[in-house]
Amino acid sequence: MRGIEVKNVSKSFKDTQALRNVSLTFEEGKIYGLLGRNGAGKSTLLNIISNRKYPNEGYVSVDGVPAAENDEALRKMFLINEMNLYPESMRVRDAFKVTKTFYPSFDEEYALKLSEMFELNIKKKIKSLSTGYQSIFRNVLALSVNVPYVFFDEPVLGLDAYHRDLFYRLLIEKYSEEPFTAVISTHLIEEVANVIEEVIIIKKGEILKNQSRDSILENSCTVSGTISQVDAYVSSLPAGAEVIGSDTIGGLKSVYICGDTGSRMPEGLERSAMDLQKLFIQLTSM
Ligand SMILES: Nc1ncnc2c1ncn2[C@@H]1O[C@H](COP(=O)(O)OP(=O)(O)OP(=O)(O)O)[C@@H](O)[C@H]1O
Repeated sequence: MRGIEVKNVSKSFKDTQALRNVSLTFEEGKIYGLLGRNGAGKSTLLNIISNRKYPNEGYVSVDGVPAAENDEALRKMFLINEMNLYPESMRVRDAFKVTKTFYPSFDEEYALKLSEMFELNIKKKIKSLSTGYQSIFRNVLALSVNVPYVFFDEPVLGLDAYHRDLFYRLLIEKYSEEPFTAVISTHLIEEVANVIEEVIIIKKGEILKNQSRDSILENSCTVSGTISQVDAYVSSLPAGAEVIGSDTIGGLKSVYICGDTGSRMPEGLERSAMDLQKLFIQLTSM
């Protein structure tokens, strides 16, 4: 089987259960958004996938091979996150060379080109880079490494709007030239909504949604009207529709619905599309 399979993974830290029986598949050549509130378990999941942390239960396999026991499987993956794997006194230019020794597919020339585009000073020591440039450094590595599975944990942390836009553009350009699996864990959902194809929403260590962005959005809506009209509509919804939240302002009410509401829309009620950020907030609010 191609792709990364996460099977029944659980992880606890003392009295905190960070992941509960998580099962997921990351298919080849797709861009995933891993979305969850602070402390939801995103980083723990990515660290377990890339073998930097060990699960209490469950396993991860890469293209059918258990990742934990196999260097070849591990080298098909690259994770960028705040854990800096390079000696802090190392210069950016030297870090590129070191990466090349671990990942022969790393394209140094491309990394140098990206450094110029981001104005990353390759002569600087990694520890002397600003927060934003630490992220840029990691993104340059991840975009140049050319392995099948790349995990970006908060890739735009500290980046200004120009650099965030540049990062997303380069990611899409790279992906269009040669598709790879990119998993982006982020809080900035509005920005990433147009980049990702698949959405994974994690809440308190459990997977709430794992679906394509388009099908999630097609199957969710907002319905607004007077409180009594909306309440009557909600009580007549078919079993496949789930109200995931509501807002009331004055005498008006909006409900947020996932699933099939059927085609009936009573007069006086307004139905509109829900965006990914709104859906995320409603699903993860409690
Ligand atoms: N080394 C650790 N020791 C103790 N608890 C930990 C450790 N690492 C993670 N946790 C806990 O596990 C839970 C999940 O943390 P994790 O960092 O995976 O969340 P996250 O979704 O990446 O959060 P954020 O978006 O805030 O970075 C949290 O409650 C966190 O406090």
